[in-house]
Amino acid sequence: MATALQEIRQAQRADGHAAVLAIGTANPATSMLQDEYTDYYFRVTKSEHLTHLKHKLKRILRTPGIEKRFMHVSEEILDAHPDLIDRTLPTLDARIDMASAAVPKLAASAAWKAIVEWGRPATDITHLVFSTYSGGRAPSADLRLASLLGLRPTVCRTVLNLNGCSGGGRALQIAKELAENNRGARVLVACSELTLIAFYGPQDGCLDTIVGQGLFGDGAGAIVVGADPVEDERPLFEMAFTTQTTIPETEDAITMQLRKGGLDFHISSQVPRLLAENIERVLIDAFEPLGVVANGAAWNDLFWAIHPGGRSILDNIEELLGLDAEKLGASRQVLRDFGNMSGATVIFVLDELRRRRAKEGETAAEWGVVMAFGPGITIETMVLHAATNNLKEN
Ligand SMILES: CC(C)(COP(=O)(O)OP(=O)(O)OC[C@H]1O[C@@H](n2cnc3c(N)ncnc32)[C@H](O)[C@@H]1OP(=O)(O)O)[C@@H](O)C(=O)NCCC(=O)NCCSC(=O)CC(=O)O
Repeated sequence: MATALQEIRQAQRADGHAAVLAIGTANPATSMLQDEYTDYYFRVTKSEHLTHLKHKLKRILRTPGIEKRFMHVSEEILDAHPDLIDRTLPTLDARIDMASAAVPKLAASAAWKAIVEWGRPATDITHLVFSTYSGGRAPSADLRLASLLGLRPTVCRTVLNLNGCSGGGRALQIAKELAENNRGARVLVACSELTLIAFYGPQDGCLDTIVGQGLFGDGAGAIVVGADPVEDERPLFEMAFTTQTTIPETEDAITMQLRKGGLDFHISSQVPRLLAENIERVLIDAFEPLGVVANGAAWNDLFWAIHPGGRSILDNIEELLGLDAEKLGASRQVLRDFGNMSGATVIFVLDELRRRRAKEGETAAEWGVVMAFGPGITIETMVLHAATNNLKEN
């Protein structure tokens, strides 16, 4: 009897590690250059009189790091919903109504790209892991996404809500577990983040709004994950090991809360320092059990997909670990071209990374790491092994 159970268990599980099989990304149609954003933001929110806040946003935007961001909230939307500008007005219903339509639509654009690259029918997807901070309704945007993609009615859905910028990292970790524990499973990870849930005009005493206006953009990313690739599937990165670490006593450092006026968030100015103080320990804990990287001397031997939460986060990590300038190149490029798109950002970084690796060819690093940071402060870490396949141009 015990043997039979053991055999069933073995037959149910995959033989190999889960792998990233395809990646897709998408953004809203409207983009904004950082140089032009301050004037635009203060004009459309009718806040020109708040000159000290305008100067503050200008100072933040002057920092090299982000050049362009994509946004769902347009002048037309603000003309139709002027209440969105005032955080004290009860606009949550209107925001959730808009997000319920737009979040799955953007996710579907990214997911279609991933599915087309994967090369199999959408109905072969067995599991969906969906992450967003821009929702507030059940059934959630994942069900709408499943319907837009024509996924099978037996697809197993999991929703991560308000995981913030670590949502993409967590979703990938869940996908790995699902793929390795269910033989033949093909997991679609989708993260779709729209700032419309938290878009406000500037207000005295709300510096978070100004910092957020300087950093955050809209985007969606999707990844197909599966183990034991079959013919025509082309693994990009094998998922070797994962950890989640919460930095003690940092519950108040990054927070989000739905209120009648939308999503209120707080980002402590201590976040870059707190991450820098903890990151090396987390990396050692992730790599040492594998025997891949014995000590910090080898950090430059890895490829890196770090969530670019802000330029100073990347600068601190680069300096602390003594990384060569190009090591965080994919993270910096995504930050430059799209800003911080919360949970979706690491998917954009992986997409950029695979393009860069294709150019590097045989010299590209074999082992690498994905790190995403969110409320907690939570650090999601995944050790990756490059499939030889990802050295080919797509
Ligand atoms: C915002 C920055 C790009 C600005 O960089 P600068 O080089 O211009 O210089 P700086 O750091 O001195 O900041 C410029 C001005 O902004 C202020 N400032 C900076 N960070 C702030 C914060 N979190 N809250 C309030 N004010 C802040 C500074 O005090 C300063 O004010 P003054 O000019 O008056 O002196 C950088 O500080 C940065 O990258 N910070 C990290 C952002 C971050 O934590 N991202 C994680 C987001 S959360 C995330 O990714 C996960 C999630 O959401 O779940």
